Amino acid sequence: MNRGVFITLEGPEGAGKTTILQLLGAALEKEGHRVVVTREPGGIPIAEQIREVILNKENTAMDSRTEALLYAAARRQHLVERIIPALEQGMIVLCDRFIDSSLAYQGHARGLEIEEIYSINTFAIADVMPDITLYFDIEPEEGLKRIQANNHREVNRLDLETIDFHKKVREGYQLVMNRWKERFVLIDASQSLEVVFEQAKQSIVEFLHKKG
Ligand SMILES: Nc1ncnc2c1ncn2[C@@H]1O[C@H](COP(=O)(O)OP(=O)(O)OP(=O)(O)O)[C@@H](O)[C@H]1O
Ligand SMILES: Cc1cn([C@H]2C[C@H](O)[C@@H](COP(=O)(O)O)O2)c(=O)[nH]c1=O
Repeated sequence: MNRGVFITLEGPEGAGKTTILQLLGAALEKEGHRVVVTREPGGIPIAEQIREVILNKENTAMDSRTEALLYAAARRQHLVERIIPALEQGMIVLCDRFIDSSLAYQGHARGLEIEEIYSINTFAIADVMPDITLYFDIEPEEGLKRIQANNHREVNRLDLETIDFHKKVREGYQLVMNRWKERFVLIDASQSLEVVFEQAKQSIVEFLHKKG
């Protein structure tokens, strides 16, 4: 059986990744694809427990390297339990955030260096990298405004970082996109939900078509 397709969605807070992910999952299933929709950190019980520790607002003492290692540990377990088995069954995996979040947030915004974070993550993921990554670009102020307007979303420890931190996250994503150009698709997430969804879907359709 052919290996499946690993698709990740990335971007700053409030860019619309989670909303688009659900729409893409439903649209691809409707077209007959077998799809797994999942997220990081989390997606399976052990990784969801690690998520609780990382994002808990009370954990203000968390050291940046501890944070980076916890994200990598959650990623390892999620990959082994959920992503790799689905890919081996030929499924499409749609994942809300993956290694690029660690590179942008911990590598650049926390100042731990993108190459260092890539190195600890290669231990976690071995050679399993996304086939295609949709990057939803938005001004941090705009994304944070969207989150604040969403009463159903709980504010987490990372949301409470300064606006300068969130600006560095966006800058980090730009560096990461330049480094791994071949797998990135840039989408302007400030457009309407309908337009953003159509562009995201079209990118995946084109990718699947090219892959054959
Ligand atoms: N294109 C859009 N235009 C206006 N509002 C949007 C758009 N996309 C998403 N939203 C709204 O913005 C809020 C944040 O969206 P969503 O949770 O999907 O973002 P996210 O990128 O997953 O955020 P985070 O990574 O911080 O969890 C939601 O209330 C959602 O309905
Ligand atoms: C995978 C990953 C995530 N983060 C940050 C990004 C967000 O602030 C939170 C996750 O919350 P979301 O509502 O699910 O987007 O965690 C990170 O800093 N590093 C990572 O590797």
